Order: sequence, then structure tokens, then C-alpha cells
Amino acid sequence: MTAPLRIAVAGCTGRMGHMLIEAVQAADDCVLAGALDREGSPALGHDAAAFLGQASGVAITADLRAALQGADALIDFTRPEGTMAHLAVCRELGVKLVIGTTGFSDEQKAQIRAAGQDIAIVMAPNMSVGVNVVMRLLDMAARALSEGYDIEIIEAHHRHKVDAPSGTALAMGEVVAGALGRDLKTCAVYGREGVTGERDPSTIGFATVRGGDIVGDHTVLFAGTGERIEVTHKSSSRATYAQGSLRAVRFLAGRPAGLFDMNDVLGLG
Ligand SMILES: NC(=O)C1=CN([C@@H]2O[C@H](COP(=O)(O)OP(=O)(O)OC[C@H]3O[C@@H](n4cnc5c(N)ncnc54)[C@H](OP(=O)(O)O)[C@@H]3O)[C@@H](O)[C@H]2O)C=CC1
Ligand SMILES: O=C(O)C1=N[C@H](C(=O)O)C[C@H](O)C1
Repeated sequence: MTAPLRIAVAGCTGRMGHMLIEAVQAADDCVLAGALDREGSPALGHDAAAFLGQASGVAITADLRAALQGADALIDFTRPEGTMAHLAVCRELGVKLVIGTTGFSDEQKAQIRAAGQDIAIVMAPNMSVGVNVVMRLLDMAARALSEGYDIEIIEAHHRHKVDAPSGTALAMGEVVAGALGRDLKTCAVYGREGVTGERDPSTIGFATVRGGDIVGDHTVLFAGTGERIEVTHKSSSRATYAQGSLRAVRFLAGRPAGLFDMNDVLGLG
């Protein structure tokens, strides 16, 4: 029998933190090794699975090194500044890392790439199987619809989301731009207002909706003359992100270093 994967969770009281703890508690091959929250959190010292009416035996701590003690991997869905601080310590201690956080700057992404030389990391703005399959569909659609179709990416999320456009929408934009030989940095248009002039066909537009408890909807619209194609993914539960994160941890077992994404984890090439 193989030893269970020992997983620490950062942001353990957040929306994703709770989903991750529930998923780890339910998985036969995983065990909760650490639960990290921020200094000052009223949850510090409480059992990390208390919200489920369960006892994990892991007390929530703000001490990162304590949370990582004996952990094989840290799953991090927090904020970019939190993830960067966690990354440095994981790199020092040789702990693998699954990064679900979105909203990183180019410089922060470069630092994550560099850390991948020393530790094994999976980073993906969306851990669901469905979204990563949609990415492949988008590559195919963009190549087939490269002439005469205007491309717009529309995403909707809950009222608490702090970054826009979503990491997933930006990744979809990268896939489409890559398939068309465009550079998203120069062709993206983020929202429109006032007298904008006619649409430039070389652009990829983004529109953001925020409201209520929407888990995460993404549509890529290819609008032509006489027809339009919409490729849509809708998340109805965060459980898919948590299950994808556990798949990522399993994928990292036995891999000493490298920066991977969900294509690698899911074998999508
Ligand atoms: N890759 C994917 O599949 C998905 C990615 N996400 C991304 O995950 C991230 C978290 O989302 P969500 O769970 O909804 O957010 P929440 O706000 O619900 O949870 C964030 C958690 O991180 C903690 N936190 C916030 N700032 C810091 C920091 N600087 N250092 C350490 N911890 C911090 C919060 O603590 P406190 O409560 O004290 O602020 C909280 O526990 C977002 O970037 C989101 O876009 C979300 C879903 C899926
Ligand atoms: O903040 C969220 O909730 C989500 N964030 C991710 C993103 O920015 O793409 C993934 C998912 O859409 C949910």
C-alpha cells in the first residue's frame, strides 16, 4: 500500500479553501497535513475540518513553516502576494506546489517559472477538466474561423471576485491569440465605453460581469456575417476545481521539479 499524499492547504477558510479541505477529507489517497490562514483570523487554532462537522486533527495556523511540516504539497488558492510568499518557502523546503490563484503580474509569473527549476509546480487559472477541454476546442475553432469572425470573450463571476478579467478568460484569450498568430498583449481590448469607432477585426475583446453567487461562466464568441459560434463553459460547483487540484497533486508525486499546467496533468498534450 502506498503512503497517502500529505497535503497542506493555504487560504483554508476561503471559498476554495473549504472545497479543498472537503475534497482532501473525502479522498482515500490523501491526508490533510496542514491548514494555513492569515494572522488575525478568528479560525486560528480551530480544527480545519470543523466547518464540515469533522475532526481532521489539523489545527489552522498562520505559521507557514508549521503548516508545511511533513507536507508533500501545498495547494494555494489565495491572492498573488500570498502565493508569492508561500512559493519562496516551498522552494526553500522542497515542498511541491499547486497554484490556483489568479491575477499574477508578468514579473510574478517569471518568479514562479524560476521556482519550477527547483520544485515541482502545477499552475492553472482553472483546474476543471471541462475548461481545459474547452481550451483545446478554442484552439481548433480559432484556426478554422481565422478570417471574417470577430472574437469576444465574456466571463461572469460572483460579487466577491477581485480580479478581472478572470484568469481563465485571459488564458482563453492566449489560446485564441496563439492560434491566430496574434499577441494578446497588443490585440486585447478590455471593455468599451463612449465613441469607440468601428471594431478593429484584429482585436480580441473582453467583457466582465460580476454579481451574486455565479461560480464561473466563460463564453468565447466568434461573430461572423450571417452566423455566430459560442463556445461556453459554466461551472455550477467549485468541487470541480478542488478535484482538479487533487489530480494535480497526484501528478506531481515523483516529479522533482518543473512547471506544469492542467494540460500536463490531464494528458491533453
Ligand atoms: N484555478 C482555479 O481553478 C480557480 C482559481 N480561483 C482563484 O483562487 C483564488 C481564491 O479564490 P476564493 O477561494 O474564491 O477566494 P477567497 O477570498 O474566498 O479565499 C481566499 C483565501 O486566501 C486568503 N488570503 C487572502 N489574501 C491572502 C494573502 N495575502 N496571503 C495569504 N492568504 C491570503 C484569505 O484569507 P482572508 O479571509 O483572511 O482574507 C482566504 O482564506 C482567486 O485568485 C481565484 O481567482 C478560484 C476558483 C478556481
Ligand atoms: O475567482 C473565482 O471564483 C474563479 N477564478 C478563476 C479565474 O479567475 O479564472 C477560475 C474560476 O473561473 C473561478
